[in-house]
This record gives sequence, structure tokens and C-alpha cells, in this order.
Amino acid sequence: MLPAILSALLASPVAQGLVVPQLAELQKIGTQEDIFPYLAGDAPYFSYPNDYGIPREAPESCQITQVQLIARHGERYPSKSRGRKLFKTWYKLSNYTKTFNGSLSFLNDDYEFFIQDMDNLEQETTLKNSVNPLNPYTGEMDAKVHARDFLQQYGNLLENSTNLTVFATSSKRVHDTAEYFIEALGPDYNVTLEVIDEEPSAGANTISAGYSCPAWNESAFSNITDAYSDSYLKNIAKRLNKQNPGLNLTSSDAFMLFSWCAYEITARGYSDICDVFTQDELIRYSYYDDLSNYYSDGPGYPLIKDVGSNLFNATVKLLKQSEELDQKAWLSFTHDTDILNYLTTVGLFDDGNPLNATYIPFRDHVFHKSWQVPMGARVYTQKFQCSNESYVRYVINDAVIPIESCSSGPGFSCSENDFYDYAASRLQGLNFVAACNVTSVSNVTNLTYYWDYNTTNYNSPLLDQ
Ligand SMILES: Cc1ncc(C[n+]2csc(CCOP(=O)(O)O)c2C)c(N)n1
Repeated sequence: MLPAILSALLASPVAQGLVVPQLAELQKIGTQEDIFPYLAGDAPYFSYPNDYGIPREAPESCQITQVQLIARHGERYPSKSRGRKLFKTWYKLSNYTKTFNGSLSFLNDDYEFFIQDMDNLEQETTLKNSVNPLNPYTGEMDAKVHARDFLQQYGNLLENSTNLTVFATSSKRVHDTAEYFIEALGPDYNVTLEVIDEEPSAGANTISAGYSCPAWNESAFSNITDAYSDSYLKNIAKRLNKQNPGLNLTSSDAFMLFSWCAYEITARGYSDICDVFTQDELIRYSYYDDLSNYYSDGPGYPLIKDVGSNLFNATVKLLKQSEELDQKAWLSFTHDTDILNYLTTVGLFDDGNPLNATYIPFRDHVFHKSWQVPMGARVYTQKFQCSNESYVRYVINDAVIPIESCSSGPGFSCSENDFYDYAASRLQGLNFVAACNVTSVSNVTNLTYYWDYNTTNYNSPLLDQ
């Protein structure tokens, strides 16, 4: 039942004259959140599932002394290359002249594709560019709500300094996310945004080490990932073609339907195409995303530990200098792959069992990509003091994820010196500049922006990537 006030509003002459969302649309918004974790990090933000139950607030009688955030930009439209592929599938459907049957029947009713302006590709979803004015899943709102949550959790760290410097890569959507976040902090803080170049020429002075790594090869392990069966995609195409003779969808079209589902939810608030999939198909799609990222940007590709070491090294240095540095909160915005690379070096989602293409290892499977880097992902490093001891731990997408070999401190944290030993052991033998052949694209071999932002003006031109 629709609340009486809403029925009255929709029936009113005023509403009739406005563009009001259809009632059926309204009722679908908010009903698809259970499938977000299966959509390869393209769906709206969700908190880390399977939280261990550890409160993310500092433990009783402990004070946070430093916090670091590495965040992904918020919900966005598809990239240009994904957009091109989505349109290919959409044209096939929009050129179909017969009446649709089965789960595609929604296309019979004046359906409008969710990408309505090519200029939106690569960009954040906002209140303004949403397909539906009631879309609750914009990147803009996500960043703003996140900022208020940050203030509630860590606002006291900002109290003694009037200035806060925030860092974002020069990708427009990443930069825009940081701006929305800053806007929502409110007028009490004097915030400067430093825009750090993500062109390869930035070398090691980057929050996006992947772009400065010419040695990285996306398909280095495609021999493993290519072996993953695509029969679930063939089945989807076969089912839809049987219901709709002459449609001729391929496995690649079926693959695109998952992105359509995810991105449409972020632009419209819901997506009817999601009803095409069975739960088994969602699980198979999701595992393919884990498998391919494990071998291109995660623990399955040894070079990735070197890539992630650039940022991990810097975060450890900041922790060590927490007392002497005036700034106590270090906020950085970047891309999903950079966060995956960083977390791979930190080692929180590597249980040593390599993912395989033949079966889904349901019980031995900690590398869930979308759980680590959904849209709006937020990886916090907390340093806190209890009595005279300091401790470090990670809070990922609202869940405390302990370092298993170092979690005997309060709130399953790692005591500061043990953490430095842990970090040193993770970083041993890694060398971003050498392993990535950084000097072939840049002569910058150190990450300095956290330390020289007062004397160097970082304002790189924004990129649509
Ligand atoms: C090590 C490494 N270097 C470069 C790439 C290329 N790449 C493909 S997608 C993407 C960012 C989109 O993410 P988001 O949606 O968070 O903006 C990047 C940087 C990669 N995958 N791994």
C-alpha cells in the first residue's frame, strides 16, 4: 500500500503537470540492494558483508590519533569503452520489431535507455544527471553522506587545525567525489584539494600507481582466467532468444546485461533488466569478476604487490610521523584498481589459496572484489592510543578487517611496533620503480605529495578517465 500522502500527491493537479515518476517506478527503488554485491563493483555502495562484528569505533578508553582514508570515487556512469559495448547490445534490443516476451517484456512499455547523454560517460552520477529525480544512489549523495559519517567518526581530529588538505587523482570523477565530500564537511573547515596527476609522467608521485606502471599487463594471466566457463552467459542468451525469436543475443550481449543492470540502478534508482538473471547466474558472474581481478590487479599477479607498495610505503611513513605532523586526517581519493593494488600489498585479502577457473571455492574465498571496492569504497587506517600504547587497524567499507597474524590489541588491532614489523615484512623485496619500469615513462621516483603540498601546487588538468 502506498502511503496516503503519496497517493494524494500523485493524484493532485500539481503533480499531473510536473514530471512525476510513475508509481510503479517509485515502488521499485530500494528493492534491489541484495544483488549489489554480485555486480562486480559497478552497483551502488554497500557495506562489507560478513562483517566480523567488531565495532569500528575506537575501543573503550582509546583515542584516535591519526586516520587515513583511501577512497574510491562514488557511483558513476559507465566508462566510454563500456558505454560503446552497452549501446551495441541496446541497439540489438531497440531494433527488435516484435513484442518482447518473458523477462524482457518491460521493453514493450516506452522504455528509455538509461544512458541519455554521452557526456555523462565516465562521470559521477549526480542529482542533476540522474534519469530519475528520486534516484537515491548518486555518487554525489554517497560522497556527501560519507563526509557526514566521517565527521561523526573522526571530526575531533580536525578540531585543532584550521586547515585540512585533501588529495584526489586528476580523474574528473575522482576529483568531483572529493569536492562533494569537502562540500558536505561544511563551512567550519578550511579545506584545500590537491589534484595529483594520474598521467604516467607523474611516476611515483601518484595516488594511481597503476597508470605509472608500463610493466603491468592486463592479460598476463589470461591463460588462467580464460578457462572460466561462459556457459552461464550462453544459457542467458539462449533463454532470451527462445522467448524472443530472432533476437540473436550472444554471450557478449548477456555479459553486458549485468553492467546494464548495475549502472542503471546508479542512474535511475532501479533496473528492470536485473530480473533477467537467476541467482546462480549472478554468483557465476560475480566469481568471474573476482577471478579476473585476482589475476590482473590482486594477489594472483606478483607485480601487483610492487605496484601497491608505492602507496602502502607512504601510509606507513605517515603513521610513523603521526605525532610530528600537524594534520591528523589524511584523505585521498582514487580508482578501484589502485585500492585493490594497495590492499594486495597490505595483505588483508590473501589467504594463500589461489583462485581457480574450474570451480568456485565457496569456503576458501576471501578475495571478493566488489566487497573491497564497491563504488564509493572507503579504506580507513586507524591509529589509536590506549593508555600509553598505540595500535593500528583497518576499517574497510564500515567493517573492521583485522590483520590475522597481528590482532591481539584492543578491538583486534595490531600494536604499533608489531604493525611496523608486519608492514616491513610485507614490503620486503618490493620495488615499485624497478618492477614497473617507471623510469621509462617518468623521472619521478618518489611519492612526495603528502609532505610537499605546502610548497608544491598540485593542480593537474582533469581527465575523462
Ligand atoms: C595496475 C593497473 N593499471 C591500470 C589499469 C587500467 N584500469 C582499468 S579500469 C581502471 C580504473 C577504473 O576504475 P574506477 O571505476 O574506480 O575509476 C584502470 C586504472 C588496471 N586495471 N590496473
